Amino acid sequence: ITTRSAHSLGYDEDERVALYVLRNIFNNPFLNSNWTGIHCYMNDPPRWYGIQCNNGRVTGIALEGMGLKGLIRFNALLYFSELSILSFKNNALRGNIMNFSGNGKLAQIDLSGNEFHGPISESLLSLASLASLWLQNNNLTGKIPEFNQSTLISFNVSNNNLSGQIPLTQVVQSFSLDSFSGNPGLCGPPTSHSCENSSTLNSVSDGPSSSNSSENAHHDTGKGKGSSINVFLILFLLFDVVALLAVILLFILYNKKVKKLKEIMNQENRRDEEAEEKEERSEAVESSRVVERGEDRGKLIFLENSGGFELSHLLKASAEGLGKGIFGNTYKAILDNGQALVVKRMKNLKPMTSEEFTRQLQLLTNQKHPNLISPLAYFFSKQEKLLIYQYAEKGNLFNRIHGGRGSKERVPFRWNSRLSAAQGVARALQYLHVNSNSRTNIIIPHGNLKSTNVLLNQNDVILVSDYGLSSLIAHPIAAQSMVCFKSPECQTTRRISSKTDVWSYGCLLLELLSGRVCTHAAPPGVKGMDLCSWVHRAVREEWTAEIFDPEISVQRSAAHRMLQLLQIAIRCCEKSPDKRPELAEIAQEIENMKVAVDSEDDEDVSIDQSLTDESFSTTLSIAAAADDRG
Ligand SMILES: Nc1ncnc2c1ncn2[C@@H]1O[C@H](COP(=O)(O)OP(=O)(O)OP(=O)(O)O)[C@@H](O)[C@H]1O
Repeated sequence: ITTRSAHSLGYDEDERVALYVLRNIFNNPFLNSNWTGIHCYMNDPPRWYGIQCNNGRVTGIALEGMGLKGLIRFNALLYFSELSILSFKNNALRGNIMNFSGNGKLAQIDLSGNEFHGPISESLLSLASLASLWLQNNNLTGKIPEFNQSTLISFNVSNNNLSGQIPLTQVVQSFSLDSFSGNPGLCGPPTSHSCENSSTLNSVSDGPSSSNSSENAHHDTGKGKGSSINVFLILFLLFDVVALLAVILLFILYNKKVKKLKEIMNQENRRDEEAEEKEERSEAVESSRVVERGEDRGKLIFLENSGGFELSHLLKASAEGLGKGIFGNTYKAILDNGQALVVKRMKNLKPMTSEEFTRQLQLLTNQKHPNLISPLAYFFSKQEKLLIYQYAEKGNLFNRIHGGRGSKERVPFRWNSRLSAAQGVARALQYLHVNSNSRTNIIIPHGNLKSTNVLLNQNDVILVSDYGLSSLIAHPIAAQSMVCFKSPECQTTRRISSKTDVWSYGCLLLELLSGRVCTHAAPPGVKGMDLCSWVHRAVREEWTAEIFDPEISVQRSAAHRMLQLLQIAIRCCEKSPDKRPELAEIAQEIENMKVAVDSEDDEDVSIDQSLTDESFSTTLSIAAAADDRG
């Protein structure tokens, strides 16, 4: 097939040949049988395992833990100019780190847990979008290149044989010691080893003292020589002043340039977002036309008693965008009969057959609990994968906590309602962890618990959504976007469990108690904070009264319960998963609190009697002492 005819078919022949070269190197039976035919057509989902595509171009190669062996050639990836995700994590691949100069869009590289050797390729410095670079557990040698891309937020070169000074660039220095550990030859900050070859530095710092000693010597030899030293000193000072002025000037120029660059980047980002939105919209229209014309032979499969709608109704429904999540865009569709549904267009999926997809969804829809919202139906075809849910009329918990603050429209979200939300979520998670599969013993962690995935229906019933979807999503995307992968244990082991959900639940409780946005769960464009670290600091530094959202801290009678819930949240946030409580235990504690709270006056609001640091510390220490005794 020529490059031109491949183009007319909607894929890139050079990329396909480059993938075949990789396949021959790996010589892996599964890939040998799976990587055949065309890897991806224009607008179609990828057909080869581990390959992600967009518009017929390869955008991701993720082959993790497959026992792949072989010598990767230096220029193996040069043809993939659209590549943004590369992961060969945990295989046994050899060779030098590749030349990435042809992969300008690469954002995530994970080559950890292989046998790569030689230096870290300087071509990585040219990757302007590089966000994560994981090279740990290889045999790399030489110096760490001077990374200074501001995009780089995750970096690990631990357990190699790297040596020399760790670059002093702001970006490299922003990573903790863990990112460099296990390289005995590395020196300089953040390690505690000073660099051997600091002799130049010493000689520079020796300068003034040696000039001092010569100055002393000159003092002894008479006045003439003393005045030449004065001239020398004046020249020296003048030189310093000029140098300082030059530095200030450069700094001003640099700042101006950075500001301009930022403006250009913002404009570019806005343009990209608009283009992406436009593309999504036209794609959605085109794909619904294809489905309508019957060219795409998928069908709507009902998992629940749907309320009697058909695919044709859905295609005719008016749609309104609700937002964009990990899987892609989510729409609210209103059928002709007025029924409101939510349609999720699933992208970024793992390559899987219709049967695998169905199996996974069946597993999820078998979970029946009043606080869980499971899909009503799904649509699976070559071109389109949709999940259809009932619409939760009162939106999500994120908007209930943070929406409309400071405006007249804001309806205060009081303590009793917040505790009900905490209770609903705890019940749903407990069900997933304990009851869901008592027959098969399979635990389904939620994996992506955050306030936008907690919904409220017309009657304010809590509905936890998007659970268990980590099994459907391509791993690199999951690792980048799902809440569970932000937990402390996932930073090191990248393994999730029910205790990872407990950590996410702790973050959610802190969001409920503080009214602050949690960074791990913030929707795009919203800034948040690491609430677990923040709350520990608050307790340590005794400005604890500030933890509580003023909307609830004025509720005098609830103070004690708020502290109880805060304690639960702090236990859930423990760094070590083993120290976190089980969800069943948490759910029971919250059940007990709720029984007590329901008998209290919810609207007992009194500013004078609000929580103070003093009352907080006293109650907290009493509660801690009670815990210790228990
Ligand atoms: N069944 C539903 N009823 C009402 N709103 C919903 C429903 N499902 C999702 N939403 C809302 O639609 C928006 C987009 O949802 P989506 O699940 O695509 O992304 P997300 O929840 O923000 O992120 P993620 O994909 O990580 O879960 C969110 O604000 C979410 O709360």
